[in-house]
Amino acid sequence: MAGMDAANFGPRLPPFESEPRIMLSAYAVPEAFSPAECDAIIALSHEKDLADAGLVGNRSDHNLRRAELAWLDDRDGGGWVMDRIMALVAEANRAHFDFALTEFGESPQVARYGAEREGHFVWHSDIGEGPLASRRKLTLVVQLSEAADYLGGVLELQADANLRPSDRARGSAVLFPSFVLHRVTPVTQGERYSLTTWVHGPAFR
Ligand SMILES: O=C(O)CCC(=O)C(=O)O
Ligand SMILES: [Fe+2]
Repeated sequence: MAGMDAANFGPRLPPFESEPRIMLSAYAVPEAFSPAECDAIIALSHEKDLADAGLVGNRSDHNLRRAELAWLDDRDGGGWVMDRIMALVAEANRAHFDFALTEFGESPQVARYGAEREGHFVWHSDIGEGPLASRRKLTLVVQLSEAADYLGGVLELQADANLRPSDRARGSAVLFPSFVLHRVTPVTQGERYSLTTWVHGPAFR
């Protein structure tokens, strides 16, 4: 049969390097948002009081996560952010992941990690229990703060044997499969804001 190698069981594939489209590693987008847009997203988050992440979903363990959260669906005038996120996800999925994705089932989330209580998030996967968290497939995180405005607060990913820090540049985005382990190291000076969105879909296969 055309394309089949008689000595093997499957079709003959090109070398791995020539097929960079399908990857389980992270995908970085420099300058996904402008500094003015980052400011606008932070301002949106402060239209109402931020919520304490430790209290969300009755999880009160501040040792796991110490941050304050805002959900953009709960703020007026955030529609343009979702439009931009959808375009970013479409491009990343076309260029890199090729996942079956069906919806944005959860609101984009702005998180603030402040030095006053060493804001952080320990190693975790974003896949959890329940109808939404169990269907998370892609996670997108945007750096909203100027890198010089805080110390610590590094978003680290462990997609393979190596631990990789994400780009700290303001406005840069990183997308990764939601099962990939990641953490935010404690902020020891200043404050860091991030924007996180999840994309949902059917089971991996
Ligand atoms: O703030 C970040 O950089 C990551 C946030 C995160 O991992 C999450 O909300 O699940
Ligand atoms: Fe996460």
